[in-house]
Amino acid sequence: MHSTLSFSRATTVPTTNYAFHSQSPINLRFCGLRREAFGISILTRSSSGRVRLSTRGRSKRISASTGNNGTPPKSFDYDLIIIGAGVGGHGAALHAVEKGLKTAIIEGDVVGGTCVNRGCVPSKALLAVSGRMRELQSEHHMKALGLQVSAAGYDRQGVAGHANNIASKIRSNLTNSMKALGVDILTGFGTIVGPQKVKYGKVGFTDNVVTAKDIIIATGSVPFVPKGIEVDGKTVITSDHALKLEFVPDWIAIVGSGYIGLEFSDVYTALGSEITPARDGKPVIIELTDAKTKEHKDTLEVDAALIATGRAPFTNGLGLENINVVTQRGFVPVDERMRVIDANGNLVPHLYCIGDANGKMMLAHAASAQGISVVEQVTGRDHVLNHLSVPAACFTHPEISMVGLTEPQAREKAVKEGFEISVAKTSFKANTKALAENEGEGLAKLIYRPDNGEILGVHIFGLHAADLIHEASNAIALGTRIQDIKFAVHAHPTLSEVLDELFKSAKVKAPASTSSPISEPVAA
Ligand SMILES: Cc1cc2nc3c(=O)[nH]c(=O)nc-3n(C[C@H](O)[C@H](O)[C@H](O)COP(=O)(O)OP(=O)(O)OC[C@H]3O[C@@H](n4cnc5c(N)ncnc54)[C@H](O)[C@@H]3O)c2cc1C
Ligand SMILES: NC(=O)c1ccc[n+]([C@@H]2O[C@H](COP(=O)([O-])OP(=O)(O)OC[C@H]3O[C@@H](n4cnc5c(N)ncnc54)[C@H](O)[C@@H]3O)[C@@H](O)[C@H]2O)c1
Repeated sequence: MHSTLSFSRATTVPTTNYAFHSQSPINLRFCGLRREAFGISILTRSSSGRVRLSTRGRSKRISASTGNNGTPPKSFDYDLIIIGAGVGGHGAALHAVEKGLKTAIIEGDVVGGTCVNRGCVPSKALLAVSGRMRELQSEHHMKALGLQVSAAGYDRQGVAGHANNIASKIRSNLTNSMKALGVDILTGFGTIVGPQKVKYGKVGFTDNVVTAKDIIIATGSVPFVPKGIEVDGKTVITSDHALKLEFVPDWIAIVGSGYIGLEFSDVYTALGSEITPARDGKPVIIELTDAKTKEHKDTLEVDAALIATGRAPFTNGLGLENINVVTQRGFVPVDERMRVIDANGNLVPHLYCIGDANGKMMLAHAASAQGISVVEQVTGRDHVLNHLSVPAACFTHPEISMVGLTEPQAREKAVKEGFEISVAKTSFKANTKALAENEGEGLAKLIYRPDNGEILGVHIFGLHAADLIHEASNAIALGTRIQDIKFAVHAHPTLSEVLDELFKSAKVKAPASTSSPISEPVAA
């Protein structure tokens, strides 16, 4: 039986062998991941169609209001109730307990949410396998290291089991950590029934009502499937199905070349799939249409299609209408402190939304950091998370990581605010550790202000880029300037010297600060 997919948007299909090409910056940009920063493009059939799931700009002035959605309770069962026990909810819960808050977390499915059960954790387990397969299959690479491997193979069930086991293990770690700290885990679907009041329970059965001084919505997201595509879980799948690795199709089309598209093309190509072009007579037919002209471009016939076209917030049934909150394309509107904004533009007292459900930055660590930021606020310390200091990484081979602005974004900001920017680049080619690993392909790029040494953005493409980015993200978070960080000492030989060289190569006019935390204070 044929499933027919029709796309009104251009389909972005990573090519066989997952080719990256250096060329001039292009306009393919997706949530958090910025390929144009490197001038890297993914070969596409058409690059004109794209979807951005992001929060909208809000210019309305925000003021606190009590609203008229019922009477707030006079005393509370909890200091804090979190709806959703994903990584965002978990991070908030642990920090709340540390701050002495009586905390409950409501979970309608399994603890760990997307990241642990259907996201970061199982996908990174699959990518760990694909990385090794890729290495073992590369005769050239093995030869360069003087190694001989007769044949690299894998057992599909074994690989799937590895991903599943690690998800179960981390799920129980998360559950145990919350239980051990005294977080009440309340099982059932949570709905806000009024200010500071939530009911939870199995849908259609008796509801329990609990109250809290503050409530955090952390209900996450689900795969977004464009209209006209029917997901059957077998031939047309989302990441939820793909992570189970129930089969490795010979020919698969991956629709969308964002994080999921890239990471799964790495997995499937390493495990032997062909990622388009497809042969004839296959069960899934994909019509490729130019997003602008609607002109038919091509027809693909493949064994399977992975729909990786973004994620939609999961906010249905949350009862937001009971507190006069209207979602925007499903996302809960929040201000920079994650405080929920009602339909009139006023803040809903004591209500916050973190993680994928607010759409600010759909990453696990961003969800958790937002949760921690909210707990800081409700326990008396004002805190605004600087999202420009939150790193992001795509765990392909090689990895891609980034923090802060892209070069085009930095240039736009520079024009608006009237300052100059400079760009420095270093390569992995001269790095001893990278060469020892025979992994010299890679580069790092720094976008900065030459006048005061402010780091505006760092982008890395190469071995362990996801780990290397943290020196830059910590520097941005702490406000450390290049003229100071360039004196920090890095162990030799390590990949971290790529960043050392990057900072040292920047030409900053401002002198190093005399109170730099990196230098020993000199007695007067
Ligand atoms: C394939 C894949 C790979 C990914 N890899 C990475 C990665 O490597 N790094 C990274 O940073 N991010 C990654 N992400 C993104 C990451 O998973 C999400 O950003 C993160 O899970 C968001 O956390 P959250 O707490 O907001 O929501 P979720 O993790 O989605 O958790 C929400 C929880 O709320 C529960 N819930 C929802 N509604 C209710 C309700 N009304 N009542 C009770 N419970 C409710 C859900 O059951 C769920 O458990 C990946 C995502 C996918 C799909
Ligand atoms: N390593 C990580 O941190 C990681 C890994 C996986 C997922 N995630 C998170 O999960 C979220 C979802 O990932 P994703 O890759 O699905 O989304 P994404 O937003 O990163 O990419 C979706 C891509 O699909 C394209 N697209 C949308 N509709 C299309 C259509 N009809 N035809 C062709 N292309 C279309 C978009 O242009 C975009 O490039 C991301 O926002 C990311 O934050 C993170």
